[in-house]
Amino acid sequence: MALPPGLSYYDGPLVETANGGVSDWVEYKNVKAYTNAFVIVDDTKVLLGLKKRGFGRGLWNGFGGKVDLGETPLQAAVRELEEEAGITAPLEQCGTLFFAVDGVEAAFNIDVFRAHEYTGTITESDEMRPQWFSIQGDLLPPSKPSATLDRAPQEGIAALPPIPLEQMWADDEFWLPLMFARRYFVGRADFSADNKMLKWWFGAAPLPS
Ligand SMILES: Nc1ncnc2c1[nH]c(=O)n2[C@H]1C[C@H](O)[C@@H](COP(=O)(O)OP(=O)(O)OP(=O)(O)O)O1
Repeated sequence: MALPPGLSYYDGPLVETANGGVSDWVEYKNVKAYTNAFVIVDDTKVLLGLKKRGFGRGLWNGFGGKVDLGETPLQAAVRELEEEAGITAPLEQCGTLFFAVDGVEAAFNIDVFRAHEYTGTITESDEMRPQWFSIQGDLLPPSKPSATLDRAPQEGIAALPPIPLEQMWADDEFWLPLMFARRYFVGRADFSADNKMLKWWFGAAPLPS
């Protein structure tokens, strides 16, 4: 399967899960490394942060930012989660995303991490306002994901708001369900200068037969 430019180094087994948009990928000159981290508890609730400033202001997202010189992506993800939400978590990489924006020289390579537990007190930072959301409806793992929901959701989950997809990056709906289903995913989405999604492709590790 031919992967989009920017992801072609990936050589693990993949099945396509989504694609669409215009015919050509956006051109870029260089690539910057970012991270994005999610804490998912009991497969039923996820911690998101409302971006309070800068790029993506007003959108809910995982916690993350640039990988600093000399850091591994995992080190950067752990640091950003601590800086932005005040917590530490045993993060594991669960996917890779690639974004290009029309007219912007640098594309974003985002290593995505998740953890199923954390330590510390969730704390609002200058950059992010953290909040729990319930994983509901189409975002729930399918009935036979590699890890199934084999227990009743925790009490109180129903009282949480559902994930606010309408106030998140447009690409998130394509890969959040894969992350919640514990399937490794890769994907690319390109955006116009005013943040409209122009073209996208997503793939995931095949389900065990
Ligand atoms: N389209 C899309 N979908 C999902 N997530 C993202 C995007 N574009 C993005 O940039 N992101 C993610 C990647 C990162 O987790 C954040 C952006 O990080 P941010 O903190 O805004 O970056 P900087 O301010 O440049 O970096 P630091 O100063 O925090 O290191 O959004």
